[in-house]
Amino acid sequence: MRTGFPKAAPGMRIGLLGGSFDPAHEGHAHITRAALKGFGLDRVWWLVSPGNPLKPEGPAPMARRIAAAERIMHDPRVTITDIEARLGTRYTAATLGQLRTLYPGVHFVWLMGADNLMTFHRWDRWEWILQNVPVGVLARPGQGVGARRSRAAIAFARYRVPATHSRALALRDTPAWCFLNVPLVHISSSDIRARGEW
Ligand SMILES: Nc1ncnc2c1ncn2[C@@H]1O[C@H](COP(=O)(O)OP(=O)(O)OP(=O)(O)O)[C@@H](O)[C@H]1O
Ligand SMILES: O=C(O)c1ccc[n+]([C@@H]2O[C@H](COP(=O)([O-])O)[C@@H](O)[C@H]2O)c1
Repeated sequence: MRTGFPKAAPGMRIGLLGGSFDPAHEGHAHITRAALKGFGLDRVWWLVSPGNPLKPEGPAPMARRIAAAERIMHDPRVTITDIEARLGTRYTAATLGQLRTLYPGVHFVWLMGADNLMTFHRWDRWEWILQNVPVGVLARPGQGVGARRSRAAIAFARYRVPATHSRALALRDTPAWCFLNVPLVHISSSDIRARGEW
């Protein structure tokens, strides 16, 4: 699935799921399927991060994380890529800026679990992200209320797209973000690591 810089035609709607994927698990696969359907996406790219700038410890080697992700996610609409390492970016705003230049006419949507909405205001240029790229948030166990009350959710409350209009999120003028209430999957990479299964 990993093919250097993934191909994309103008007009495509592509969801970007950034993550450490240390390791990838069924929760990632589940929200990816939900996002494809719920946000009306043609593709999802898993951006396997060189390292979350807010996490003090680096993840497992990229090749190992990519191989594990490929074992979990088998869908021709999903591409697993180390594009951030290739671009030399690790901040999401920088990645999105470069992707918009590299793929003119592609409608990107930034995807994330609700836990990341809670801490989103600590991300580099987080307001720029919301002002320039539609954001799709997927429910995550234990994060629903907190995410809706988060600083980013409150600051951009009037740009929230109702779930009834989620399927056109990629085509909306920005700012636009949408919270999708998907069935909850109780799994995390930290749990897998804590059990010594990675
Ligand atoms: N079970 C899940 N339900 C909803 N979203 C999830 C789930 N697992 C991961 N995500 C989302 O997928 C993206 C990538 O997650 P990540 O690779 O950090 O996995 P993680 O399980 O959250 O890892 P860790 O436990 O190490 O923090 C994030 O936006 C995260 O919110
Ligand atoms: O850009 C930032 O400041 C920033 C801060 C924290 C996390 N991120 C991104 O959020 C995504 C999820 O990170 P993680 O480690 O929770 O899987 C991943 O793509 C990170 O690069 C980005």
